[in-house]
Amino acid sequence: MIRVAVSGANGRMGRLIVERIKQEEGIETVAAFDLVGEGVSHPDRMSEVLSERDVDVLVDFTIADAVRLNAITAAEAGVNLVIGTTGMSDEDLEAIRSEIKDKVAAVISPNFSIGVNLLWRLIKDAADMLDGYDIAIIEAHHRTKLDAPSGTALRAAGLLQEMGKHVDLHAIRGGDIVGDHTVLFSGIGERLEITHRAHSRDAFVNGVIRAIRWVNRREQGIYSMDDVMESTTR
Ligand SMILES: NC(=O)C1=CN([C@@H]2O[C@H](COP(=O)(O)OP(=O)(O)OC[C@H]3O[C@@H](n4cnc5c(N)ncnc54)[C@H](OP(=O)(O)O)[C@@H]3O)[C@@H](O)[C@H]2O)C=CC1
Ligand SMILES: O=C(O)C1=N[C@H](C(=O)O)C[C@H](O)C1
Repeated sequence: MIRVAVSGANGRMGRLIVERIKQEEGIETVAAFDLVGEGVSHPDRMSEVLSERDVDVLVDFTIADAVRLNAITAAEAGVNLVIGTTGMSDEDLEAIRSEIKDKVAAVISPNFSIGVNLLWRLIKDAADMLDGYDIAIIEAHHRTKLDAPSGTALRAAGLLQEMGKHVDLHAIRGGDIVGDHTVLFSGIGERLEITHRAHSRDAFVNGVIRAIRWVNRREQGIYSMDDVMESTTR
C-alpha cells in the first residue's frame, strides 16, 4: 500500500485527489495538510505528521509561497514527492531542485494531464518545421487562479526559447475555465494552432495518480511527467 499525504487538501485539486485516492487500489491517504478545515493538519506540523504516519509520497497542490518549505520538509523526512504547484520563482524552483534531488525522488510538473505533456512535444516539432513563423501562446483559466501566465504556458515558452524562438504570451482569467492552452504559429497565408483544453480537473488527477504510483520507491532525483509517461502503460 502506498501511503500518501496531500498538501493543499482543501483546495480544488487537493479535494479531488483525496476523493480519487479512495477509489484507487494500492494507495491510501494517511495525512492531509491545509491552513484551515476539518480533518487536516497545519503545515507547521508537517515534519512530525509525515514521520508519525509513515508517509511514502507527499502530493503538493498549494501556493507558490508554500511549496518550497513543504518540499524541503518532505525531503528531509525521506518522503518522495509529486509537485503540481505553479507560480514559483526560478530561484524557488532551483532551490527546491537542488535541496531535494539527492534525498528523494520527485515528479515536478506544471501540468499533469497527458494531453499537455504531448502538446509540449508537438510544439517543438512545429517550431522546427515552421521556421520564421510568429509564435504566441494564449492561455485561459478561472478567475481565481493566482499566477499568470500559467506554469504550462511558461514551460511551453521555455521549450521554444531554448530553440531560439521568440514567443508572445497572453493570459486570460475568467469564470470557471479549467485550463486552455493554444500555441499559435502565424505565417504568411496560413496559421497553425495547437490547442489543449482541460474539460475537468480529472485530466490532472489522472496524471497525479500515475505519478504517485511511479515515484513510489523510485531512486532519488528530479523527474518530469515525460519520465512517468515513458515507463508506464496506464
Ligand atoms: N500541475 C498541474 O497539473 C496543476 C497545477 N495546479 C496548480 O496547483 C496549485 C493549486 O491549485 P488549486 O487547487 O486550484 O488551488 P486552491 O487555491 O483551490 O488550493 C490550494 C490550497 O492550498 C492551501 N494552502 C495554502 N498554503 C498552504 C500550505 N502552506 N500548506 C498546505 N496548504 C496550503 C490553500 O489554503 P487557503 O485557501 O486557506 O489559502 C488552499 O486550500 C496552483 O499553483 C495551480 O496552479 C492546478 C491544477 C493542475
Ligand atoms: O491553476 C490551475 O487551475 C492550473 N494550473 C496549471 C498551470 O498553471 O499551468 C495547470 C492547469 O492549466 C490548471
